[in-house]
Amino acid sequence: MRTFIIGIGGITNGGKTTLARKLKKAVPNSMLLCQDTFFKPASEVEVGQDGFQQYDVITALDMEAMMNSVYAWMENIPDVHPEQAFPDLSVNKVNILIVEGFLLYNYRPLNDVFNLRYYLSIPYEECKRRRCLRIYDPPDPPGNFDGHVWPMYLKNRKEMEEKVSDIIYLDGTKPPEDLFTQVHEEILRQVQKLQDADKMTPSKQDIEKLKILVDK
Ligand SMILES: Nc1ncnc2c1ncn2[C@@H]1O[C@H](COP(=O)(O)OP(=O)(O)OP(=O)(O)O)[C@@H](O)[C@H]1O
Ligand SMILES: NC(=O)c1ccc[n+]([C@@H]2O[C@H](CO)[C@@H](O)[C@H]2O)c1
Repeated sequence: MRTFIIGIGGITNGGKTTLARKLKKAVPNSMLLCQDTFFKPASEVEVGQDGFQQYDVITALDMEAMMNSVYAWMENIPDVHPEQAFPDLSVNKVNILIVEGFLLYNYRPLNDVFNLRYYLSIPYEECKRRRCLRIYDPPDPPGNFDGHVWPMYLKNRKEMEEKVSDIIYLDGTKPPEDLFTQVHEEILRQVQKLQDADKMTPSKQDIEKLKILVDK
């Protein structure tokens, strides 16, 4: 039994949700976890020195609850049935978790669980254009993009780049199909590698089953 956890991180409106949903549909045995569902209620998001509610910082999110969801997924994935493990003596099912969000690599416990880290970027103008078409809950107050969202993006990104090195950067202005193909192919390649490795090293479970067969 194997798990494989992929981060689809990136700038606000970089296309994370679009890409992550397509991957979830295309990748067998995959689940999708979205960081945006862990925002604290508005009453708990403080107003900062910039005069805006601090939505674009890690403390706006209930990261403990998010980690509990990740751990619950790890613990609840179904066990492999013996008939699945045989006849090739490999436990070859890989369970995949796709995590999508704008602050995946700035929080150590979450950053640590990823096997593969992606980060979608788009330039300032495109980001502002896409963001202005969206309505959040609560909606962005006037001046929020330049006064809070963009400066916090720059700050968070700098911190991430200083701490985390193995991130694959994606150009979010590329066509969605191209982004999907690139990431999908890499996931399949890495999952295949895991399965091949499993075939060469029987798991403890397999060895126990072999012993039972030999004893018979
Ligand atoms: N590759 C792309 N090229 C052009 N537009 C895109 C692309 N991917 C997504 N979009 C558009 O950009 C907007 C934001 O996309 P999406 O919701 O996927 O981004 P996001 O990164 O999840 O945003 P956020 O998490 O900040 O809400 C949507 O209007 C979507 O249609
Ligand atoms: N989902 C929310 O509760 C919420 C509320 C206000 C603002 N946001 C924005 O979501 C983006 C991340 O996807 C951040 O840039 C937040 O500003 C989310």
